[in-house]
Formats: sequence, structure tokens, C-alpha cells
Amino acid sequence: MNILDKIIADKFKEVELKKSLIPVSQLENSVLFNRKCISLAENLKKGSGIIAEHKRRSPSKDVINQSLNVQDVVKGYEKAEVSGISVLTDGKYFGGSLEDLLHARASVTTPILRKEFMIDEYQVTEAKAYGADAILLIAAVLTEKQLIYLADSAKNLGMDVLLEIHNEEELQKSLKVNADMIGVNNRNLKTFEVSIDNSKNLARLIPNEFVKVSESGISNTGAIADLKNYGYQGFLIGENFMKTNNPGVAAKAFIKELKSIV
Ligand SMILES: O=C(O)c1ccccc1NCC(=O)[C@H](O)[C@H](O)COP(=O)(O)O
Repeated sequence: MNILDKIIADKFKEVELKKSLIPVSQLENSVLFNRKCISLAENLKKGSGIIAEHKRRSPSKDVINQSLNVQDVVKGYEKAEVSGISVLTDGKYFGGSLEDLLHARASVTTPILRKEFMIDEYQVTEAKAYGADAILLIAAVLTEKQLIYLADSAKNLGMDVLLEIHNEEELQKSLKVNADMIGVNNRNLKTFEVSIDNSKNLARLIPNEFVKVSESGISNTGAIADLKNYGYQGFLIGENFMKTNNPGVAAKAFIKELKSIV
């Protein structure tokens, strides 16, 4: 069993429990449920392209930063002029929560991606109720039919969809999905090795109707300048900012340097 299999097995149990505790009707009655979303995909096209992530820990790195509060981190990211903010809501493996998403939403207007392992429409409704503008769908863990269904559910609620792939096979089952962005994950989830070459190799196969996003293992502006030549407009960065004492300041310096080289 690889780490993704373990995360998904736990996620099924977690979602079943939540469904028994909080009915969908309660989520739909939340104040944020009717909030108009801001498009993450459109923001990536016109801004720095950086999606900065709030990430306390991860299976590959264990603890990254447990001492910061989410409001300060996301306000710092917004000040740095990132194009989007990713908030991990998985508790067991990443130390995140839906409360993090709620706190983030209350602190910024920048589009927020709910970074979660989505397996059920219930989580899509939750994402909207807690203030997300976009959701992540991972092709490695969903069938083509599930991808289509969950993406349509998110779009019907006004959210954008970032569809994550690792290889050509996953791309093929993603092509009929109503996603706004296709994200290529540079992290091999079996070995945790990261290689930006994964984004480069898959770039020409991704149809132009999707905004291309490169995810994971990005730690320098040179990599982004390189990826832009392959048509990428979005760059998801977590650890590189979160490992510092002030992720917002780190993101600001990064974006300043990026502007000076592209
Ligand atoms: O980060 C992990 O170790 C990980 C392990 C298993 C599944 C997903 C994982 N990460 C989720 C992500 O997509 C990353 O947090 C995101 O791309 C940012 O990556 P990085 O800049 O390398 O922190």
C-alpha cells in the first residue's frame, strides 16, 4: 500500500463519520455557501502565477512548520501578491483542518484552493460552505466517471477545479472532465522523489483549454522561468515558503526575484 492508498482508505472512514454528524443541508445553510467565488484560473493568467500553500507537515517531510497561525500566513501571502492560496484541510497526514480554511477565508480575498483528497460530493459541498474558491481532484484516486461527476458538482457551485495528474495515463482519463486547470505533480507519491522534468515532459500533451499548473518541489525562480517556456501559468509552492519563519516575507522576496528575471 503506498501513501496515497493509506490516505484514501482513512478518508473514506472520515467522510462517512462526518456525513453522520453534519448533514448536507446544514452545510448548504452556512453563510459562506452562497458567497460568489473568485476564479483561481483567471487569477493565475493575470498575476504572479504563484499558488502559495499553507502546509504544516507532510508524509514526505514530516514537520515543516507547526508554530505559525494560519491567518498570519495567508495575510502574508496576500501581501506578497500571490495569485492563489492553497489550504490543506487533511488533519492526519498534513495537520490541516476545515477550521484553517475558514480562518483563511476570513483573512483574505485572494482565491483559495481547498487542498484535500476528494472522494465524495459531500467534501465538495463542504469546500463551498467553508469558503473555498477552487477544489483539487486527484486523477490517481478517482475513475473518469467520478472525476466528471465531482468536477460538475464543483462547477455547479461556482468553484474552479484543479485536476492533478502524475502521468500520461492519468491525463488521458482527465480530458473529458470540466476542469479549469490541469496540475502536474512533480512528486512521485511512491518514492517521494521530486522532478520538475515531470511537468516538462507532460506539458505538450495538455490541451491549451486548460490552465497548466506545476505542483511540488519548486524552490527557485529559475525553475519557474523554465516552466513558463513550457506553457505553465500556475506554480504551487508549499514547503519552500512554509519552512521559513515568515512564509509571507519569503513569498514576497521570491515574487520580486521572479519579476526581475521573466
Ligand atoms: O507533500 C507530500 O509529502 C505529499 C504526500 C502525499 C500526497 C500529497 C503530498 N503533497 C501534497 C501536495 O500536492 C503538495 O503539498 C504541494 O504540491 C506543494 O508541494 P511542495 O512545494 O513540495 O511542498
